[in-house]
Amino acid sequence: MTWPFRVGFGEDAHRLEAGRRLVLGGVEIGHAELGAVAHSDGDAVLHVVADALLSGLALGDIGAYFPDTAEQWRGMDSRVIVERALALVQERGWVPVNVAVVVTLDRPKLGPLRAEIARSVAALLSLPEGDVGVSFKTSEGLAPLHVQTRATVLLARVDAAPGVGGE
Ligand SMILES: Nc1ccn([C@@H]2O[C@H](COP(=O)(O)O)[C@@H](O)[C@H]2O)c(=O)n1
Ligand SMILES: C[C@@]1(CO)OP(=O)(O)OP(=O)(O)OC[C@H]1O
Repeated sequence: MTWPFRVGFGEDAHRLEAGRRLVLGGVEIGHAELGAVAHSDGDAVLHVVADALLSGLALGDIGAYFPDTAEQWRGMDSRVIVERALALVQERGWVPVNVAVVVTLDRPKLGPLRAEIARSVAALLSLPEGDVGVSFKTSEGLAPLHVQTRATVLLARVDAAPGVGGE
């Protein structure tokens, strides 16, 4: 028997620099002094959510679908990356159940934006806000020019979901 659940995990990091945007989970962090150096919009939260979705079904990583050598993806909105990863998962008969994200960033404090970021990620995945956990950590000054993100996602086979033929 194949289990109707799979776990996915993603990890990402971007260097921080003045004069760049900082976007996390689809939310513009307007008061950030430093932003992400990236080929896309540098949204390190959405990158790990997409990688976690893909890794749960062993579908590779976002670089395989959106190479950072392709001019067409320069400055792209990372919501497109999550939409693609979600579609690949759904096409195979799976859905995300819940997501846990950790953001390691020294400044600025993101606590006041936790609910907005959770809502934004949840909306992209068609999940209730309460199914997206968002944690913030500092690097304790060890990596002030760096944003690091990690995410896990639980995937369930649609035919095992409550009310869709499962218990
Ligand atoms: N960018 C950040 C980083 C952390 N927080 C919050 O600060 C608290 C302490 O973080 P430590 O890394 O020192 O454990 C914790 O409650 C984080 O939620 C934040 O808001 N923004
Ligand atoms: C998103 C992509 C593509 O624009 O580029 P970046 O924004 O640099 O992000 P990264 O997480 O390094 O890798 C995935 C890339 O292919």
